[in-house]
Amino acid sequence: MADTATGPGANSPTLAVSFTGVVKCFGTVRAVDGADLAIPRGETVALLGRNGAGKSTAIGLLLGLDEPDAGTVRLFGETPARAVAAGRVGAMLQDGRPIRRVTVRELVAFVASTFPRPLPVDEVLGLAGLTGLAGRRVDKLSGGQAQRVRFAVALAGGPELIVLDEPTAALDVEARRAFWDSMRAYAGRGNTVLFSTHYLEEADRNADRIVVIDHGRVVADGTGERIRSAAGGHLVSFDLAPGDPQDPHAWGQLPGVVSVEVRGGRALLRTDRSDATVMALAARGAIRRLEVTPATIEDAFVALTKEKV
Ligand SMILES: Nc1ncnc2c1ncn2[C@@H]1O[C@H](COP(=O)(O)OP(=O)(O)OP(=O)(O)O)[C@@H](O)[C@H]1O
Repeated sequence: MADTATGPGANSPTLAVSFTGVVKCFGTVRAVDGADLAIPRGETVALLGRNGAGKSTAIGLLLGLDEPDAGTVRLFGETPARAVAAGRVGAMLQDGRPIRRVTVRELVAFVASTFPRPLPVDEVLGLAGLTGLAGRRVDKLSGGQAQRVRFAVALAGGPELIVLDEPTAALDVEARRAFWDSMRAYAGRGNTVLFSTHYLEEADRNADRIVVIDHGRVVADGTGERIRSAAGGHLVSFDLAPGDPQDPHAWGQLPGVVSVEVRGGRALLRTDRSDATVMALAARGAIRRLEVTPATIEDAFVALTKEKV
């Protein structure tokens, strides 16, 4: 499904990010296991995966913090090290620690001064929603405010690509919303954003494209809508009658059905043709408390990353 991976070659400057056959092992663990990914400039892409799927490892490779054992990583057609040194890439990683005693403005100004083509400090503060907090000390901020400072630090060098590892972890609803507003303002200027998250609905709402990785491989790649329909666009559920088969395979044969679960006397069919599935159920009289609901991105994610038995 990696539909954009077949576009321009890895060295094309029109691609913000290109992973080709990338492998990274830690001992016997293949943290990234032959990943291919191509992100054109200007896209906002969410990287989803369970704990340990390989997201942070992939981000580390992308930023040049680590070298792949095999394959190629390119940013704007250059090595990560060159792209980072040129200030083309900003990153907000999981373990940023606040610096003591400096103000928000001083910190952003200092970071900006280390890059060849920084954004004006006031512009960075505005983009990150920090204008009103510019004079505050960074070690005296709330968690949500400190997260915005980390975002501002990532923006300070005027990057064309920003990489965010779980940017909204531990933020409350309001702070998450404010963060996404800032991120969209930055993306709206034609920049590229790659972020990892465990908040699937946020990914669906804020990304142009979702990449699901599992066991270090890309297992799905497309718009939220495409991912939902690939994993079964609707859920059809109904109560099983005493004579009905309890074996999920019996229901898996019905038209459109992608996967089946039977639990608590109820069958849940994931289907990509809900009308045909419902007609077939009706023909068998299996319509007790029948419900049809659109699959959520969470349903799709569980279906895509479920351990195969
Ligand atoms: N430095 C390391 N040494 C050994 N194993 C590692 C190292 N870094 C990652 N791993 C292993 O590689 C695999 C992928 O880890 P990674 O941190 O990339 O996953 P993740 O998708 O970011 O997970 P999470 O959502 O929990 O942050 C895991 O099995 C992890 O234990």
